[in-house]
Amino acid sequence: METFKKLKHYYWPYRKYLFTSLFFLLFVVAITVVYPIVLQLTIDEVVLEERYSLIPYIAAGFFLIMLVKGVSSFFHQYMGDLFGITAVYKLREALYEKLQVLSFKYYDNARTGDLMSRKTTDVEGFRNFISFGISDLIEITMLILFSLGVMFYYSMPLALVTMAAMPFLAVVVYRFDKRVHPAFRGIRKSFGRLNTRVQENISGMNTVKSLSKEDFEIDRFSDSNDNYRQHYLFTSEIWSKYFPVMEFIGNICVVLLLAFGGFLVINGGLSLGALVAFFSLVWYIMGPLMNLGFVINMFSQAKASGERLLEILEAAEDVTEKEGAVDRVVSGHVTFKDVTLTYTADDDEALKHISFDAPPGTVIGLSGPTGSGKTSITQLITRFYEPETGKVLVDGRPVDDYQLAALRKQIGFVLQESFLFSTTIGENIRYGNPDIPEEQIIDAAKRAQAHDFIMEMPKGYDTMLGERGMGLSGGQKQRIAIARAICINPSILVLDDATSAVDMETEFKIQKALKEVMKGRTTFIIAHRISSLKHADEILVLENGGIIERGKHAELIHNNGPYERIYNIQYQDREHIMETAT
Ligand SMILES: Nc1ncnc2c1ncn2[C@@H]1O[C@H](COP(=O)(O)OP(=O)(O)OP(=O)(O)O)[C@@H](O)[C@H]1O
Repeated sequence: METFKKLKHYYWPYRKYLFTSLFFLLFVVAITVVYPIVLQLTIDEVVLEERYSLIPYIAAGFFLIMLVKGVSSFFHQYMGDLFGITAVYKLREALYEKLQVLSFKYYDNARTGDLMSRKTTDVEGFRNFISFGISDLIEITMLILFSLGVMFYYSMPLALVTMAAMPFLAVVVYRFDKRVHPAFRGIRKSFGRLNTRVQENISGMNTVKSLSKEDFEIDRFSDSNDNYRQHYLFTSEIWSKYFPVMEFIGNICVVLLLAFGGFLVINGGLSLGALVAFFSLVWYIMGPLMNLGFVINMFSQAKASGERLLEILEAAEDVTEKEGAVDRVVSGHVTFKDVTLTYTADDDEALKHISFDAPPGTVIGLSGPTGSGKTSITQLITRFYEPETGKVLVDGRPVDDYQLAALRKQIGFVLQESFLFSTTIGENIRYGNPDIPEEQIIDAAKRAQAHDFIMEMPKGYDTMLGERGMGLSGGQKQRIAIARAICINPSILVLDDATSAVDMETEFKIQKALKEVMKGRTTFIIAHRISSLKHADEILVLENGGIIERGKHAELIHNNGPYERIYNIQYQDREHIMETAT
C-alpha cells in the first residue's frame, strides 16, 4: 500500500473520474443482481401460477433495465479509462522530467534498456490497475454483498450453507497473493535486463560486427531471453494452479446448494424459483471471488511496477540548484583552485589539486595519456560532477552560484562522438537554441564548414538523419556539432578530442571551422595531437589526475618532459612520412 500512497498525487487529483465511474458501476452491479430475481418471479409467479399474460410486461421491464445497464456500462468503462490514462499521463511526464534532472552520476550506473522498460511496461502495469483494477475490486465487493443480500432475503439457512466454502476461498486468494507478487517483480526485473541487452546490442552494433561477436551476442541474448521465460513460466505455474483450486471449492458450494436447497424445496421451505435464483447468485459470488485472483494479479503487477517507478522518482539528485542561484551572462573567465575530484568513494582521485586560471578568450590545451583526467576537468565547469574539495569558478563566482541551465547554456561542447538526433539537419543544428532564425543556422553551418555538404544532400537542411546521425561521415557529424555549438553562442567552448576521428583533410577543414568558433571564447582543447594544441595560451599536461607540466608549446617542447617526448614522436612521424613520400 505504501507504493500506492507515495504515488497518490499522480492519480488522486483525478478522483472525480474514478468516482463517476464507480457511480455508474453501482447501476451495473445492481441490475446484474436483478436477473435472478426476474427469473424467480417468472418461475414462481408466471409459470407455476400460469399467469402468462404477465410475460410481455416482464419482458418490457427487463428490456428497460438492460438499456440502463448498457448506458451505465459505457460511462463506467469510459470514465475508468479516463482516470487511468490521465493519471499515467502525469506520471510519465514526472518520470521524464526526473530523468532530465538526474545527474551524470545516476546515468553512470543506469542501463538504458531497463529505464525504457520502466517508462513503458511499468507505467502500463500501473495504469491497468488504476484504470480497471480498483473498480474491479469494488465491483467484486458490491456483487458479493448484493448477491448475499438477495440470498439471505430468500433463505437464511441456504445462504449460510452456501457461504460455508468462503473462508477456504479467502485462504487460497491470500496464499496466492503472497506468492505471486515476488514472482511479478522477478518478471519485471528480467524484462528490464532483456531490454538492456537489446538496446546495448543495437547501440553497439558497430563493435559487435567489427569484432565478429554476433554469435556471442546471440548466446547472451538467449540467456536473458531464457531467464525471462523461466520467470514467466514460474509465475504461470502459480497462476495455473489457482483456478482449478478455486473452481473446485466453488463446485463444492454448488453441491451443498443442490443437496440442501433440493431438500428445502421438497419440504416446502423454499420456492422452486428461489432455488433457481440461488443457482445464479452462487456464481455471482464464486465468479468474482475467482476473479479476485486476476485483480490481485493486476494489483501485484501494479505494485511491482510502482516500486520500480518510485526508484526513479525518488532517486537522489546529486547536483542541485541552490536557493538564489543567478542567471548571468558570463564572459568566460574560468578558474580552478586546488580542485580534487573522486567519482566513486572507493576509487582513486580522478583529479588531484588542479589549479589554473583562464581569462576570457584564452585557449587552454589539455594533454596527457588516456584516463589522466582531461575530460573530468571540463565536466566540472558545467557541474556535470561536483569536486570533492577545491573551487571551480566562472567569472569569479563558484559554479554552484549559477542556475544550472544558465551556466550550461553558456558552455558549448564539441565531442569526439557528438550525438545527433533522428530529425532534420536543421533541427540538429538549432537544438540548443530552437528560436534561432534560419539565416543564422545557415551562417553557423557556413562557419563550421558544413554548408556545402549539407546543400549537396537531397533536401539540404531538411534532410532527415537516421538514429545517431547515421548516413553522415564522422567529419560531417563533427561539423554539424560545431555548427550547433556556434548557434548557442557560448562564452566557454570545450573541444574534446574533436578532430581525433577524422582524416587529415577533414581535420584541416574542422580545424578551420574550429578557429572560427573559438574567436572571443575561452576554449578548452583536449587533444592527443600536438598540432591541435600548439596555439594554446597555456597547455596543461596531466598524468594520473595531476598536472605534471604546464606552459606554452614553445616552452614545453624544450622542457625535457612528457610533452616534448610526445612532440618528438609525432614530429618524427611526420619526418618519416615526408621521407617515405619523397
Ligand atoms: N563517470 C565516471 N565514473 C567513474 N570514474 C570515472 C568516470 N569518468 C571518468 N572516470 C575515471 O576518471 C579518470 C579520468 O578520466 P577522464 O575521462 O577525465 O580521462 P581523460 O584524460 O579525459 O581520458 P581520455 O583521453 O581517454 O578521454 C579515469 O581513471 C576514469 O576511469
